[in-house]
Amino acid sequence: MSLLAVRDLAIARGGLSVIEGLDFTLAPGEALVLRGPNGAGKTTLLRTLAGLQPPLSGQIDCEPDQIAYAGHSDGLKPALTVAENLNFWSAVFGGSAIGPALAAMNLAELAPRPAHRLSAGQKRRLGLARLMVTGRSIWLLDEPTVSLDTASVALFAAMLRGHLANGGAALVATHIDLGLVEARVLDLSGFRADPGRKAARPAGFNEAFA
Ligand SMILES: Nc1ncnc2c1ncn2[C@@H]1O[C@H](COP(=O)(O)OP(=O)(O)OP(=O)(O)O)[C@@H](O)[C@H]1O
Repeated sequence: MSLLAVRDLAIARGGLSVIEGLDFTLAPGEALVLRGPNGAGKTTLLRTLAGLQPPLSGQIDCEPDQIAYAGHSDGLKPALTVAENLNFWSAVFGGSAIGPALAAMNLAELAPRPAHRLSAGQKRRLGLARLMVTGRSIWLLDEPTVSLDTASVALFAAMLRGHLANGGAALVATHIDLGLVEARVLDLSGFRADPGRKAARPAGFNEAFA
């Protein structure tokens, strides 16, 4: 049984086709590392799977409300403290305790500090800790280690391994090796759409979200 199944997916960005004919599945406990050169469509794929933009065509099958997306922006509330940020997201997503998330990304000492007074790496750690309080099984991660130092990369890799060990799954666009020996690699280079071709719009396609 897979948590996520993608069939014959075609996606576009800025009105141009980026990827076509993409098929893959993601099973519980599995990590899939997205590879491909700059502009290959890694972010576009993650945004599409997260529901932030519609696909041009194809099928995306997964249980409802199982996707948690961590994109380039940390999505923090700057005036709230570290603990308040996590409590906020916990309340939105169903009430998980924030202690394990604070511990996983070494944020306990920073719990009372407002998010706007964190360094870039600390903000990133908080943005990633947020994943744990969502309780969602499929993590979509776009360059999650940006701004992280070596120790924090190791913390994040451990958190991700814990998520996989609990039956979760992850699709990760990353240029660095997270040490996930069991991870499969999905190279998007092989699914590149004709770059000169304008995307054919499906019914109801809204350019503003592409
Ligand atoms: N906001 C945008 N408006 C229009 N086109 C965009 C926009 N963002 C990206 N694109 C284009 O969409 C295509 C796919 O970009 P995408 O960001 O998905 O690639 P990526 O594989 O994530 O790249 P990178 O490794 O540089 O992060 C590229 O050709 C890019 O130029």
